[in-house]
Amino acid sequence: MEGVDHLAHERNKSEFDVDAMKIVWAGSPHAFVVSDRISKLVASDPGFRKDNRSTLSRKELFKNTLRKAAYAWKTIIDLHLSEEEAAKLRFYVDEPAFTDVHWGMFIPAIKGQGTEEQQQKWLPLAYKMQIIGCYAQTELGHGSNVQGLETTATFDPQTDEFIIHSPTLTSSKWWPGGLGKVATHAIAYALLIVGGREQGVHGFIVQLRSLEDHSPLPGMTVGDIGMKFGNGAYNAMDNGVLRFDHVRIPRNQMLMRCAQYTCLCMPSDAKLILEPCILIRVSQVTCEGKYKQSDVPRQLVYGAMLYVRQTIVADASCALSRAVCIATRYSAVRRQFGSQNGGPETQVIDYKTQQSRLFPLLASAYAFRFVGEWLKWLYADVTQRLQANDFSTLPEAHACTAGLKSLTTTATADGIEECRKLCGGHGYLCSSGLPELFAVYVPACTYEGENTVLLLQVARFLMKTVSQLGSSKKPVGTIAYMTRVEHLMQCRCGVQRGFAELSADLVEAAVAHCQLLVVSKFIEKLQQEIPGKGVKQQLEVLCNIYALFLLHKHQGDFLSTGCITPKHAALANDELRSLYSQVRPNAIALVDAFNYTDHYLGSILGCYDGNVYPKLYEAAWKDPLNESVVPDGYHQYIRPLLKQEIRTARL
Ligand SMILES: CCCCCCCCCCCCCCCCCCCC(=O)SCCNC(=O)CCNC(=O)[C@H](O)C(C)(C)COP(=O)(O)OP(=O)(O)OC[C@H]1O[C@@H](n2cnc3c(N)ncnc32)[C@H](O)[C@@H]1OP(=O)(O)O
Ligand SMILES: Cc1cc2nc3c(=O)[nH]c(=O)nc-3n(C[C@H](O)[C@H](O)[C@H](O)COP(=O)(O)OP(=O)(O)OC[C@H]3O[C@@H](n4cnc5c(N)ncnc54)[C@H](O)[C@@H]3O)c2cc1C
Repeated sequence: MEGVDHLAHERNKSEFDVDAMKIVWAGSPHAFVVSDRISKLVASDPGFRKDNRSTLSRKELFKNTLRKAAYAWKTIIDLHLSEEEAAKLRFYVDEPAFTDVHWGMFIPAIKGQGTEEQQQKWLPLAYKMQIIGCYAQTELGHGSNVQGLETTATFDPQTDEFIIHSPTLTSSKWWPGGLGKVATHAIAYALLIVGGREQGVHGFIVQLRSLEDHSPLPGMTVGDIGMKFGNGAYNAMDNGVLRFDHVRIPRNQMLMRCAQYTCLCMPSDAKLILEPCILIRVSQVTCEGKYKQSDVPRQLVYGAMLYVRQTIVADASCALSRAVCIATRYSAVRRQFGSQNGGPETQVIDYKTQQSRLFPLLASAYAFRFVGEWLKWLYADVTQRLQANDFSTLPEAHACTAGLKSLTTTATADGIEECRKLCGGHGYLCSSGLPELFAVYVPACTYEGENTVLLLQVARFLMKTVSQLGSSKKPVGTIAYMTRVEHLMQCRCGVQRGFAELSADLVEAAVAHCQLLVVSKFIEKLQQEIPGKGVKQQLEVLCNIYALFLLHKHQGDFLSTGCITPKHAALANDELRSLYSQVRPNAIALVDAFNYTDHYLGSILGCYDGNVYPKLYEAAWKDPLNESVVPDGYHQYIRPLLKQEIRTARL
């Protein structure tokens, strides 16, 4: 029944002001208005259609993505969209593309690491997309270990050039998005060699392809690395391989600014602010072949990663909320068992088991939203401090971005898969939207820092802090709590022993620290004024679910360390069940508050009106396999089988 809202009875049950919650979710009234307008603009434009994506071959998918990227760019220009609106457009178009890395990594790297002259030369070209950039750091042999990169950049004082070279097979650049077929330029990371001495890994702007006919420039062997997991939309991305054969670039194409902190922040009113970069100190190679070392921490060279990790945390709540929206709506539509006197069967959302799997994910989506907001603030704060040559909070900012990137992406990837299972068999259909969402999302656990490797960074930071407890250096900010933990105060002498040996346990400690951050930022959010009838109460319920679910899941740790008693554990579990009952009437409204269009959700199971079955039925007939009643191959393979002619058939 077209036009009927099958979830209306659910919406009528809700006990809070959904429109006010939409504003909390968006971050501000302004952010909501922009997001709402752009999402509808994309949804209503057939140029951004995506429902046919799963049936396209890789080549068709790739070309279709090129078309969409060009069309999106035309839309941005024709409608004079602001940067904030353009970023929203990209979000709602919902197609991984070379443009993500161009805007998300290539431009920030030049803004952060480039000198004034380099920025003046390259940024206008990049902003107008007259050049298209990628971020070529990872190699076939090394990704996590950035210091282990093998590509070399050897300075030649005779010609005032660098010679970029891939000395081994394993030094081939491998993975950069956009590199395979599209990018004209790369920020390539290479080991700098000046006067025969190695000077660490630096970034270089390298032109890859002709701006006339797109052919690779001399000395470049470049191509795509092949199909990726899931046969889905991420295959629209041309992750590439690149080998340099003594490629020469001018000296002024080494990124010579040591720090790469770009103040690109989205404050709570979600106005995208692109501030000028912060000039910290330049590390240079002079024309005489002298390397001038910067006197600021060398870690600043990792600044672009700090920035992108923070954006990935903000993005996790989007992906998780999308999956949760689909699973929640479908759980309210789906009925199994429990019919009384011929009445309707039970909605699966009413089963306590379904609630205990679904509602913690709903709570996580909100929790990640708020911790993402806070992380943006933290990033802006560390950026300001660096501007004033205050490096004191850099280790904390690194630990927070690395740890929260790891925690939120792992939980989101696992959560999307759980949502697929919560939708039973139909969740496995591409038309549920969940398989593709998972396939596109799951590499976030690996790129921009493999999640375990990042947790080891957090563990290292925590151990350093513990070893300093009791000294005059008091932990502040997110680690201030450590002085209140008696056990830590006592064990501080022993922490330097066997980091590698204890690393598996230390990674668990790092996760616990990050969970504490998520919970405490949710609580801080609730201490703010939150307008709208019943909105704050709903968020309190979700916050309690998030915290108590963690306590329940890890009750073994809490019990074995004496933090809680078995009675506490039982009480927490009782309370959790009661909280699920409180969420139940509000569940549909809580996912409506994400304000996702059916176009963005891309899911028959999650459609707003809940009219699932006719849509599933209709979609099945659109599958290319149903174009003919008798399939291709019948005469060749099926008929001979049926007629027992298989031994004589030409297979
Ligand atoms: C018109 C407008 C349109 C707008 C459209 C907008 C679209 C935008 C879309 C945006 C989307 C963004 C796109 C995302 C797509 C992502 C694609 C993926 C890209 C990539 O994957 S790029 C490659 C990323 N690679 C990595 O992350 C590598 C991971 N490895 C490392 O980070 C380091 O090597 C590692 C593991 C930290 C080890 O470093 P290393 O120095 O070798 O070893 P140490 O452990 O000794 O560390 C030394 C010291 O440094 C500290 N440290 C390390 N990292 C940092 C850091 N980042 N910041 C600060 N400090 C750091 C570390 O703690 C140590 O400190 P000590 O004090 O203990 O010495
Ligand atoms: C879809 C996608 C897009 C990407 N885009 C880009 C891009 O645009 N540009 C770019 O430069 N790169 C890109 N990458 C590469 C990405 O950044 C790397 O794959 C990532 O940093 C992980 O590095 P790795 O592959 O070397 O993993 P590895 O480090 O080899 O990890 C393998 C295993 O070893 C473990 N391990 C590694 N080191 C340690 C350690 N010290 N202690 C304990 N365990 C360890 C890890 O936990 C993991 O389980 C992309 C990758 C993907 C999947």
